[in-house]
Amino acid sequence: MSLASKALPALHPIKSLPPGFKVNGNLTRDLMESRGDAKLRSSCLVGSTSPENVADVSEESQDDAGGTSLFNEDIAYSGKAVLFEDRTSIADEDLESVPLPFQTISVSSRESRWSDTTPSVSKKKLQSWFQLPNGNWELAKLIATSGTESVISLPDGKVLKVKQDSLVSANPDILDGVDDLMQLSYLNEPSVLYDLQYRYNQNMIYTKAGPVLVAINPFKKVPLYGNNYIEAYKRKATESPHVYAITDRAIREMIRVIIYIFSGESGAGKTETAKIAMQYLTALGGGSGIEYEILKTNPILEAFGNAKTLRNDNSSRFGKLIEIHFSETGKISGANIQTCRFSSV
Ligand SMILES: Nc1ncnc2c1ncn2[C@@H]1O[C@H](COP(=O)(O)OP(=O)(O)OP(=O)(O)O)[C@@H](O)[C@H]1O
Repeated sequence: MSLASKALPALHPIKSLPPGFKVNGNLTRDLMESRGDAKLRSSCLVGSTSPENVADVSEESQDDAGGTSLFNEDIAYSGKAVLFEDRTSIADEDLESVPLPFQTISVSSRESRWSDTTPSVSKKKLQSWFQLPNGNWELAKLIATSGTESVISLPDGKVLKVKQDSLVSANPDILDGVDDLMQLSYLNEPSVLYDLQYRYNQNMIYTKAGPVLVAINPFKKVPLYGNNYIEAYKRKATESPHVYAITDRAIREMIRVIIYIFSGESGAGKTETAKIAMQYLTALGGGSGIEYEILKTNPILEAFGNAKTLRNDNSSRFGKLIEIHFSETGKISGANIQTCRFSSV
């Protein structure tokens, strides 16, 4: 199935890192070089210091004598392909019960889902990512493998014979929509794109990549901001990845200096994300009134320094280094904003 068309099951965060957890590749490079859905290319990284006609593959159906190798029970975390159980699509579930981005999943539900992975070979199929000539990734089902070649079936029913090394490991369904990319057993381009898209389709535009926050520009209003959310993150009522969460952690742990680095291509959402972080900082450290003055500098600076470009209607034409000073009691006492010009357009 393609990244764009995969049905959306409800979110199933995982309990903990699976045994044999490993990381392959370079996230930043993968994200930057990714070629998935166009919207997924608009990602902003924030850091702070602080299936049809597919034959079921079962052990019984494989024939060693015929040169077809078998996939063993441990392959999910150790091999090229993974075993998975049939997933329930969102269409099969009660839409009302789909969790909001804000909700957390109880440990018991996570555990029962986790224990569902108990081997049941007859129910399992094999799948890997396969990149089509047009760059799209498809979740291919493995029918057979022999030597360096595999026979795969694509969601549109096509059956192809491909080189085994052209297949990219897919993660088990249990890892669908994890809120930290580091939890993926296989950290590769299609798996990262799939996770980000899975979450994005449920308005969860923020995903952690270890200490880094990945923000997908929604290009629309998403119900993730405002006083209720600020309050919830202040009270630690949710652990969903968010600029508020990373800001909250930074401000509580600092508490001397917080440095945010917003990186991403033009139009990725750096400026907006920085403003959201400032909104949280001012909500936490407000009281003197100066916080409103700091926030009001944004439209003034943008009026002088932003311009419409092909990529962004409100593109910053200068860089900003914003210092917000806090008193010992944790209240905002002042700010200093330095601007610098970009050397190239
Ligand atoms: N969190 C968000 N929610 C809704 N819309 C957003 C969000 N982030 C960005 N956008 C939309 O994307 C547009 C571009 O974002 P922004 O100006 O922050 O990009 P940028 O990375 O700073 O670009 P540049 O480098 O060109 O200045 C915004 O004007 C806004 O319409």
